[in-house]
Amino acid sequence: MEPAIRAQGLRKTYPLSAKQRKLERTDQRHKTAVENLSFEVVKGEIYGLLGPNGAGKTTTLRMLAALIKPDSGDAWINGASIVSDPMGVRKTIGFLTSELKLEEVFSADYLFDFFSELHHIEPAKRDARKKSLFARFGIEAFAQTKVADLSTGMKQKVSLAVSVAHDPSVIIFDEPTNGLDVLTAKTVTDFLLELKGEGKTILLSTHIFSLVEKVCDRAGVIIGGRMVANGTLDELTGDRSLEDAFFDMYRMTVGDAS
Ligand SMILES: Nc1ncnc2c1ncn2[C@@H]1O[C@H](COP(=O)(O)OP(=O)(O)OP(=O)(O)O)[C@@H](O)[C@H]1O
Repeated sequence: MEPAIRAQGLRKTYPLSAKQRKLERTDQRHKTAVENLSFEVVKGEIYGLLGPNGAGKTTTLRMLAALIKPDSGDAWINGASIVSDPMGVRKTIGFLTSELKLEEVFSADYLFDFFSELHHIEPAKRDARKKSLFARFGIEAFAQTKVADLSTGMKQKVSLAVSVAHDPSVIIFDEPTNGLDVLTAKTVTDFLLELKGEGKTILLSTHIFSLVEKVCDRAGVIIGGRMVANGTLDELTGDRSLEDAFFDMYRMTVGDAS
């Protein structure tokens, strides 16, 4: 069976400005954010990309969501190539990040309709989906409130609802619980498990071990832009905790963490 996500040899470099070269204490004109990254996500599973800050997680997810192009390599989401069919990729995925970027002057109701229209969802289907998602997240009472006037938790719930307005079969989620209070973080993790229950495929990035342990079927450890391990949690950890296994991998890849 074709995996829902297949990444093959992804590579991405960024040009470094003089200021960035100084900050990074390097003479190199380019920073390699992701190097020769390959992995697969099976239909219906939750796969976690686990890595420290700057490991290349966001860059990887942005390539897979067809927001930026790889320098080389390719990836296929439900068979659509991120290089040759980015529109096909965008149709089939929902992309979400905990860095909220909802337009603050609009209401949840307006934003949901706007994104549904972008995805050519018929009004009757849109309204039924909006009703169920707004009920799921307790958004109904705030549906007409400007985003600017919502609490951080409610903003995140609106982001969640809007990002799955088109009922995507693959959901790509960058740092789903970063910066959220414990209650909102729980809403997010519960929702991820619900989506999995509906047969959706989920790829998330995180640096939080407990999130991987709680929701992921398999995970890939990414350090310095490279995949250093990939497998089920048992395969990754053996008889250690995920945290201990990660620090062993970190030590072997870059040396002592402290
Ligand atoms: N636009 C850019 N220009 C230059 N370097 C960049 C750019 N974006 C990211 N980088 C660098 O590429 C590397 C990978 O960054 P990326 O954001 O993908 O990592 P990450 O694992 O998501 O980390 P974080 O959790 O800190 O966001 C980092 O060293 C980062 O500084």
